Amino acid sequence: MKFAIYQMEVVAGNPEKNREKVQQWVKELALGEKPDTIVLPELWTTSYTLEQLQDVADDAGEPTRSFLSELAKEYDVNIVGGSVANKVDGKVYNTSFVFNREGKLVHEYSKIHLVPMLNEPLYLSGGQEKVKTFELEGVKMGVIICYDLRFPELARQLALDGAQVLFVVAEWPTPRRRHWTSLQVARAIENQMYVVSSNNIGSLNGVEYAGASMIIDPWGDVLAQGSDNEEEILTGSLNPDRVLEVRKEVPIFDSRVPHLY
Ligand SMILES: NC(=O)CCC(=O)C(=O)O
Repeated sequence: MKFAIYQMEVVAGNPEKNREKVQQWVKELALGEKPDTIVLPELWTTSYTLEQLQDVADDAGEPTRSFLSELAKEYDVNIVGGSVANKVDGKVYNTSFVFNREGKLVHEYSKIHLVPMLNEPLYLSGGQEKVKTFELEGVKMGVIICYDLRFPELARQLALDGAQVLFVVAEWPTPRRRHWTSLQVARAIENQMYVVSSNNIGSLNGVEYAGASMIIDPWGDVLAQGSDNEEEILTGSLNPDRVLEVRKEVPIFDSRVPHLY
């Protein structure tokens, strides 16, 4: 499976412009790289325009769901749709949608852990659903959103449920860039899974975003890493046999003794 990650500079508070950017990007990819799966970052329609979210958020996933579904079908590509502000019954969630090449919604997840350092709890509601895996092209995967990366039990649960790939969609600030890169490598090593991430670049209200989107293999080797401040496309591919090889070589899932901790 070939991936393409959009390390994007989001136009703050302008969903229409950001949809245009994504549409243009996918069109160009279809002519060149022809990836199987594309990955977008966190809050890619609005960025952290928290005070405007009631106005610029989606309404029960629309129009993002229809937009991504059409894009997936038109360009024959799976889409891990980053996340968007999504208003449901008056509450705004930070929600990720995943579509397969047929344009079918295969997964929906709302960010569980809200970030105090970015005032998320004042404007957003945390997802209440238990995490689940999904499948694309026969491979089990999971998606988490940015701050969720700091909670190893979330990624571990997805690994225990069979995920071989963990997507991390993010808008992670530069002052904590080392945490961002180190924790991704840690999640890959401790769960022996691929970690594939998309982070924003650019800045808003004095907060700069760190880029450094990554593709990490189940041994913890970094296969690709984005720059800190350029819009760019990262590409790489996944070999599910590599997960099995690493899990055979260092069999942590057989060695766990969970009833003692
Ligand atoms: N958008 C986020 O969730 C940022 C997370 C963050 O800043 C951190 O964990 O540090």
